[in-house]
Amino acid sequence: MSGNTIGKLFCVTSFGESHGPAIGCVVDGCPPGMELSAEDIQRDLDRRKPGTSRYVTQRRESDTVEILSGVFEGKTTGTPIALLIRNEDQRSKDYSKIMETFRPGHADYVYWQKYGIRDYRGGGRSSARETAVRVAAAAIARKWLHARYGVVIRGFMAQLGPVEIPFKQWDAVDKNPFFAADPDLVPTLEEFMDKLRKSGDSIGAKICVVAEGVPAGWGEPVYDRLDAEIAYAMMSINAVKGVEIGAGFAAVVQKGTEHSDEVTPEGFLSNNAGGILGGISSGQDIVVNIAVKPTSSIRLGRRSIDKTGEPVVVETHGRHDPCVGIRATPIGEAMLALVLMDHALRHRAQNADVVCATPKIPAKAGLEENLASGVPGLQSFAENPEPDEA
Ligand SMILES: Cc1cc2nc3c(=O)[nH]c(=O)nc-3n(C[C@H](O)[C@H](O)[C@H](O)COP(=O)(O)O)c2cc1C
Repeated sequence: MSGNTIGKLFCVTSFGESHGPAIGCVVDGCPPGMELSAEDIQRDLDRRKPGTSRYVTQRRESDTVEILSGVFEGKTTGTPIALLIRNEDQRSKDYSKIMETFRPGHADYVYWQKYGIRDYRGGGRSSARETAVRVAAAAIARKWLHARYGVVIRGFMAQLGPVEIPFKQWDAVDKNPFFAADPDLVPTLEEFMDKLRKSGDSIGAKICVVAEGVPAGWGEPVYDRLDAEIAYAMMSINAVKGVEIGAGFAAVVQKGTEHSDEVTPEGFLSNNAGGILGGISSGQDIVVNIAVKPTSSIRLGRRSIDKTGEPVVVETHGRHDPCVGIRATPIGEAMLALVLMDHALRHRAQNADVVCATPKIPAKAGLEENLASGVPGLQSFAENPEPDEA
């Protein structure tokens, strides 16, 4: 295995480079009989595609998906589903300069050391262009998870550089180019990004992704813990440098009385666990935050070396995302969907006959209020039984 496949029962293998003729993937293990059309997948791809605002790369790709196999008369057949997206707007000459040098912060140097050959055009395989096919594959997972279990997976940008973007309302997220859940902050974000673009620099971001409706019991207790596999999947996204589940690093300063989520017959009283206990879903919302680093390809000169080891100053021109986090929200949602789909199938395979006499603790209401508290999933209902309308 050379690391191009994710999942055990719902397996996605991707292929393709940024400036090759196409990118694509094979999705193996989708249950048969689910209605599936290219439109189901296109919706999600359109949320990720480049060139949709002045705050992202101006590369123009329609990201039109073709389903090549695994669907017959509009339904999945249980056989591998091959998805193809043709690259349309490669501009490889922009990259001739980095053929001989290594961009600081990018994958150029390590690909060269590892393989001794690299397709430098547009970053080749290291480009986040590859993430389009993850979003396409995950659209299938999302449809099945929703139809079968009512699972809903959503995300938003929680921070852009120094600007915190507290959660306000889900319906704002798809109405601005940042995936911000607070429409009032959009002008601030625009101003910040306009200044940044002019300066030639780039910036990091934090994305929050949430899965609602996941039943208790998905996951594994040891190496393949649900939280471990979510972290693995999130860290597999280009430029992701950190993953937190629930309280995450805030747990360091919490006391046991603050962190552990008390249980009542009506539901959990808080969600510091982020919906996962012992590597297994608890039935609460799964709350994941990811840290996305600033774009490495910037116009400002940075010291590096060339292929002969001589010092150079690298300036990267061409079309780049000044904040790669801006387009990362649909990708984070996709990776969470792929992991949950895989674990749903694995749980069914082993535990479909398990009968548990204890009633399932109802999933508490109030996710939106918790998110609105500014620390996703952390605020205890007991402390704040009637949160303000945010
Ligand atoms: C949606 C998205 C878009 C990206 N666009 C760019 C880009 O335009 N320029 C760039 O240098 N890096 C971009 N990246 C990040 C690089 O792909 C990534 O930093 C590089 O592969 C090195 O890998 P690493 O950051 O994971 O170590 C993007 C990442 C994502 C998630």
